[in-house]
Amino acid sequence: MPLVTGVDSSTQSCKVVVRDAETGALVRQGRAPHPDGTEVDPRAWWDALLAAVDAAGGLADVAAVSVAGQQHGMVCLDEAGEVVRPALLWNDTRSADAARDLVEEAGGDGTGRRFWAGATGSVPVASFTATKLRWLARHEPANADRVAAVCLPHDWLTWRLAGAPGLAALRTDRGDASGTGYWSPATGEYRLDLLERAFGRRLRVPAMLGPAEPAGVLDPEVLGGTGPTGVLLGPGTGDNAAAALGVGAGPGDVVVSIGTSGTVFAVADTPAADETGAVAGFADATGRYLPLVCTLNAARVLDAAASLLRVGLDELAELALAAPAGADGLVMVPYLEGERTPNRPLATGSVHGLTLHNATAGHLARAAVEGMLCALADGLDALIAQGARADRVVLVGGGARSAAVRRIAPQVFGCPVVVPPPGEYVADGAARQAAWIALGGAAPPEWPFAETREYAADPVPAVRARYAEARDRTLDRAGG
Ligand SMILES: Nc1ncnc2c1ncn2[C@@H]1O[C@H](COP(=O)(O)OP(=O)(O)O)[C@@H](O)[C@H]1O
Ligand SMILES: O=C(CO)[C@@H](O)[C@H](O)COP(=O)(O)O
Repeated sequence: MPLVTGVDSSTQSCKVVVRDAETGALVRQGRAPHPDGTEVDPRAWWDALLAAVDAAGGLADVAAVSVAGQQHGMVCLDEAGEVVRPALLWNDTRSADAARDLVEEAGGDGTGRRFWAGATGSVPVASFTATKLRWLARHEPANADRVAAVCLPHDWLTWRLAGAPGLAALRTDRGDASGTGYWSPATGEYRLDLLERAFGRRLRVPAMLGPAEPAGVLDPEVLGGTGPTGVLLGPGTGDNAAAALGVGAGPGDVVVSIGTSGTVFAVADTPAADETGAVAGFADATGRYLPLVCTLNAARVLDAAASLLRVGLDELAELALAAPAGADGLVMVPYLEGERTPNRPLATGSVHGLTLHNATAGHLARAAVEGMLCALADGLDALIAQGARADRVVLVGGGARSAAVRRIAPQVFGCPVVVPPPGEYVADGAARQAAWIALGGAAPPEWPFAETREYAADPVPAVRARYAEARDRTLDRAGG
């Protein structure tokens, strides 16, 4: 049985799974942490990838490897292929002004938003690579002058696995390219005119691969000179497109991922172009589309609430579940890292409706879970407004391990929520892509998907109504 490897190089860590290409059975896995922060030297991702591969028993016996990665991050390379400066990540908001300018330069009164949604499927916000290029050109001209090529985290890691064989060998895929701001899912073409508009000149970008087109072969030297030969490299993709492959999202499924980011997405047959900017009109990893809403504040809201209350995550969940729905009027608006949807990069979090009665740890824990979920429920509404069907929500990501999130989610989302067993669904999706590469065929292999557990509850609309009252009443970052 051929084995395949899937990698998830995500914000907080690198996760590696090795699966049987034909049956999808998990054979072994490993992980390694990433550094904190919203700007990271890509070489730290490479070191983590090597450590996670090692922890997963190496690549000596695998037929193919695919890398999925956090989207949007700006990896700039010079003519020699060296990294010019640390990558700015998807959750780095310093390019908010650049995003605003790029939209305004394309026209006022909504013209600019319409232009970008029509040209690239999305209205750029600070997360998008194009805005980071504009920031670099404005704020670090010496670094900008050195840049010869720009690529995304998963493009760079795949290229390193191939032995970094020159800039001409950089490859990407539709799923991740659709988050750059200079590639159109609707036409399948780069918009290098928009890259030039952002950066001031054109740069080399990775060549586009089809969903099952290999990016090359693993260079045996990169694993210490004793690596295997003939291991195929998949095109890889963005982490959300990989998660869609990993959970086998079908018609009527909306996937909600609660990781560092909160994402709400569905696989679609036609491209989206939401000029409000709430829904990003991404592509998926199979040749279709992936309309997606992303928030900057998800699992870390729970981390922060747990740390504030000096409890662990399991105790936080117990506290939240013991408190009443709606937390007796206590609302947390969770914009701890600023926010992307809605586009409020300078916003901060806030707590509203505090009384002597609800000033308890349990109420605050409940408000944190509900606030984080309400922001995602707003995203679900936006996705439905773009034509998605939500028969059920498939909940994944580290935050889905919280019993409180699983039980409160159906009350807030107003539809059944199914939760697959805890797992690494992004890495699994990458492994499924690698299996497609290894086995060939018109579609990824049909792996049996894990039994899901369903959580149903009566919707509690009052929770969302109260959140909607509080949502826009926040302070901006001090000094921002
Ligand atoms: N039992 C739990 N309850 C709540 N959050 C959890 C739990 N287990 C893990 N997490 C959170 O999940 C997050 C990591 O999720 P993950 O999907 O791996 O993120 P990313 O892919 O963005 O790196 C961390 O912030 C972690 O605290
Ligand atoms: O920016 C987006 C999607 O547009 C994020 O979803 C990133 O892709 C990071 O994902 P995680 O590391 O949180 O999984």
